[in-house]
Amino acid sequence: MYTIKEFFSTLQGEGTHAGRVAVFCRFTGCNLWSGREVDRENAQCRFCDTDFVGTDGNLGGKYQTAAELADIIEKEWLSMNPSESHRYVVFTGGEPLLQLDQDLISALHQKSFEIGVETNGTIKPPNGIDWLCVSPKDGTELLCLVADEIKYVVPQFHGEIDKKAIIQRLKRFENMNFKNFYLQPMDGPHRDLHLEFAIAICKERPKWRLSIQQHKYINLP
Ligand SMILES: C[S@@+](CC[C@H](N)C(=O)[O-])C[C@H]1O[C@@H](n2cnc3c(N)ncnc32)[C@H](O)[C@@H]1O
Ligand SMILES: Nc1nc2[nH]cc(C(=O)O)c2c(=O)[nH]1
Ligand code: SF4
Ligand SMILES: [Mg+2]
Repeated sequence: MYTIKEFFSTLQGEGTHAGRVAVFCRFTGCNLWSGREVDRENAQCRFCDTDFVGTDGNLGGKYQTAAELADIIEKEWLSMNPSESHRYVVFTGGEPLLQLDQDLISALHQKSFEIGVETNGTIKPPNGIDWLCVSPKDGTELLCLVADEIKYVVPQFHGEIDKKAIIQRLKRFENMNFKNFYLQPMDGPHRDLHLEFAIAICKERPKWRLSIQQHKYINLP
């Protein structure tokens, strides 16, 4: 069974595929935060910008089979664009690797979808993902050591202005097997400050490129 918060179609706003049309499937639940505000300050991940609790979003619910989910994703794609090609689905959450399995990957591949995944990197991914984005969270154990992109959020709490310490942390990732390296400014009340901070680090460590969450600037979901 799969528990889904919502489906929506939009442009991917982050990372290498920013600007690309995609159907997003957001799974309910995460292993690093309950999603409840009262638990945020003691969670392993405290800066989350997403509501992934429950099943109350567009077409959210509990689904028994991968085929049902694949049908919804295909319908969502066709409602936006009847074209047969360049089909793209992004599984996110919450933490998608708590639920994404081989059945669901096969069902989407059978419908000619490329499959993107956004993960916090603490769970080993199944085979067959076409684009894996790992976004490590400080203080957690990283188990996804190979990925198409790493997207590290900076800073991970407001007021963490020790650039040297952050760069030290980045150096560890630089030696890992990622194809693309991104810094994403932490959104929240101090987003613009964090944007400047991320740009400053990119200037010092040119291996890293800036990923702004462009959907938020153009009012897309
Ligand atoms: C909501 S998470 C869901 C997928 C997965 N749990 C993860 O953390 O990668 C999707 C992406 O948004 C990023 N993100 C979450 N909160 C953010 C914030 N306040 N500012 C910038 N990026 C954020 C995450 O780091 C991740 O790359
Ligand atoms: N447009 C858009 N792009 C995104 N890329 C990653 C997202 C996420 O929440 O995982 C996201 C999202 O929520 N919206
Ligand atoms: S790991 Fe991802 S979904 Fe979970 S709380 Fe952090 S950003 Fe949100
Ligand atoms: Mg988002």
